[in-house]
Amino acid sequence: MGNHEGISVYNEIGQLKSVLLHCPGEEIENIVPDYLRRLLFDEIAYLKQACKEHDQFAGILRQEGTEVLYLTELMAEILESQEVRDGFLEDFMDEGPVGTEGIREALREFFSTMSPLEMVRKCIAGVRTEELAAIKPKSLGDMVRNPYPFYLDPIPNLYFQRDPFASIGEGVTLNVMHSKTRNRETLFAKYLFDHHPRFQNIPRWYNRDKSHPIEGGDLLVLSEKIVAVGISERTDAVAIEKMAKSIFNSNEPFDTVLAFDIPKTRAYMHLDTVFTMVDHDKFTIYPGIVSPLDVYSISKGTELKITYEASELSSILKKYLNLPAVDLIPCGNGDVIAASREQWSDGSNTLAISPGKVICYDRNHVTNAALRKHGVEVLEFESYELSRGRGGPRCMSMPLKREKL
Ligand SMILES: NC(=O)NCCC[C@H](N)C(=O)O
Repeated sequence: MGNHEGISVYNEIGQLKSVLLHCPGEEIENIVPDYLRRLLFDEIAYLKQACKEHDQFAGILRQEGTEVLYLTELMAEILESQEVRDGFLEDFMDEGPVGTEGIREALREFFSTMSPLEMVRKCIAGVRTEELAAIKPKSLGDMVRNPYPFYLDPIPNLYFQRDPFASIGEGVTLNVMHSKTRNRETLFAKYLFDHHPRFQNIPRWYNRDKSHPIEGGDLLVLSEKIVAVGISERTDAVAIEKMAKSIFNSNEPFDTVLAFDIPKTRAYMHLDTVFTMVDHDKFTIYPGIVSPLDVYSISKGTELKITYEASELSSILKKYLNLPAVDLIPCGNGDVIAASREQWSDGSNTLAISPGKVICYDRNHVTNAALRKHGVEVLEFESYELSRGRGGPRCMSMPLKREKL
């Protein structure tokens, strides 16, 4: 396997060799106030500025020697095959869902003249009813008046590439998303791992045909043996156990899953919004989740051995990561108001480039200063618009390759 093919992620902080991103596109301009909540946005972002900020993010990654891949370009490569393209469109319309044959016919026609890249971008952007010429009605559904402005909804959360699938070891979880509005995102990941030459025979620790949700923001690969996962608003205990069994039944070295039972609220939607790893023995933490924090260890064995970890977080991390000490760096640097404000704009959601070197939003200046005070190098970029989607640098990136430690 070439040095850039496949998946290899055995930690959160090893030199980041290859990462998958999606730069926000026209889907952001298809967000309207009526559907803001359902589309999981707290405000409507300004696309031009959001793209500028995302390009800054990609620029820092490249500067640090990371190979930056874009989902749209990888998808366009596989849609060069007419068979794959046709299959993708049918699946995409099934899951839209697009219920009537008249509209499906019109959409096939609409996409048929596009290049693969244009088609991928348009699928993500959404298709407004006004964009399709007259529908040749084939059913009652084609005839009744429908005020809803889209035949295919926009998929505005796709720039949070952390969530639809997750790299663990040399495999991935192909996720089931908690919300309907994000579930089609995992169809792109399915096609990527079914058809792209870079990702042949990648083991799947979870599959999107399951029923219980698990999202990538809840998964942290703390070491070659330990995976941390949030029991959160987005990920449930049944999915965690299924994933653990898959990984433990493989040849991967992982032998423990640490499940953190975090508050089920939008602000803390994933574990990585309140807890990320920044160095061998350093973590950011949002103080609001620390006590009480229930943590369960799920250990490999003929039967899963599930234990309630009675001690507090730093002891649990020292125990499972074999560390003499750990440094939990508080979001907001001990200031309760700054912590709450900066957690809301993803102050805890750092992306490590290498041990002790992370990328953060510049707006979280109190937390960034705390990280620096604790010896962490912080690379910053602007976020006036990207953070309106409620995600940070770690949310917007899925590592494909990291150096082992
Ligand atoms: N890992 C993450 O925390 N991802 C952020 C996802 C934000 C998106 N608007 C959502 O609500 O799912």
